[in-house]
Amino acid sequence: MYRPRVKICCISSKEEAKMAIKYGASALGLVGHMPSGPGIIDDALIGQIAMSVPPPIATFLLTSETKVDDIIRHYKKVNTTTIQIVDTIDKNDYQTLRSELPHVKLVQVIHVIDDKSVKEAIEISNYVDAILLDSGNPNLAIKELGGTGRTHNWDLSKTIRASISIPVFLAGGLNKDNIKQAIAHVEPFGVDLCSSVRTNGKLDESKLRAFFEEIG
Ligand SMILES: O=C(O)c1ccccc1N[C@@H]1O[C@H](COP(=O)(O)O)[C@@H](O)[C@H]1O
Repeated sequence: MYRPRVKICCISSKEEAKMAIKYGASALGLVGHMPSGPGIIDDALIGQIAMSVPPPIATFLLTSETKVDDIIRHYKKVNTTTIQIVDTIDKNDYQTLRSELPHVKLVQVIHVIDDKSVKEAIEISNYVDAILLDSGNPNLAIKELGGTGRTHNWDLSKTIRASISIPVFLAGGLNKDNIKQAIAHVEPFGVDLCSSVRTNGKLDESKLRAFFEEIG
């Protein structure tokens, strides 16, 4: 089995960043203000952690902003390599982000719910550098935009991965017990996880080690 890239999300300190890199993470997720979720930290800390991370490790700012000016403002406080947009934005705004932040990679989250998610992913793949397939429900009164610890319908994720030509990250409830099955089924470019490698909100070295041992 091939080994996809691994993104460890919800990094909350420079020490956690170092630990995730030591075990083999290619990318780190830094969660900005969200309506819900376990991984939120403040922007000043995101900036400090991002600055401490050496190349070629990527740093992803997770932003829930939906207006292009607010996304740019958020980004400029933290200076990550990548912006992970976790909510829906206007299609025209991708072009604005490209011209205002030409050196920054754009990743759009698609919450995999039903066939409409497939259509949405295919369309948005024309505007961004990668698609990240996660569990969640942006239609709830308090939006659930990720960090759920739940898996979703991997058949839909597999269809999306096979239908688009840009890299696809798979997220949502991935852990050492289901990761091999997830990779074999969806064949993503990368996998992304938060809850399963934490204990009481902190990155747990033994869980992280066990995950990387399993993935190989
Ligand atoms: O973790 C959060 O707080 C969060 C909040 C809002 C959007 C995304 C969030 N995290 C992302 O969710 C995926 C999946 O998490 P899990 O493994 O199911 O717990 C995680 O990789 C982050 O990218």
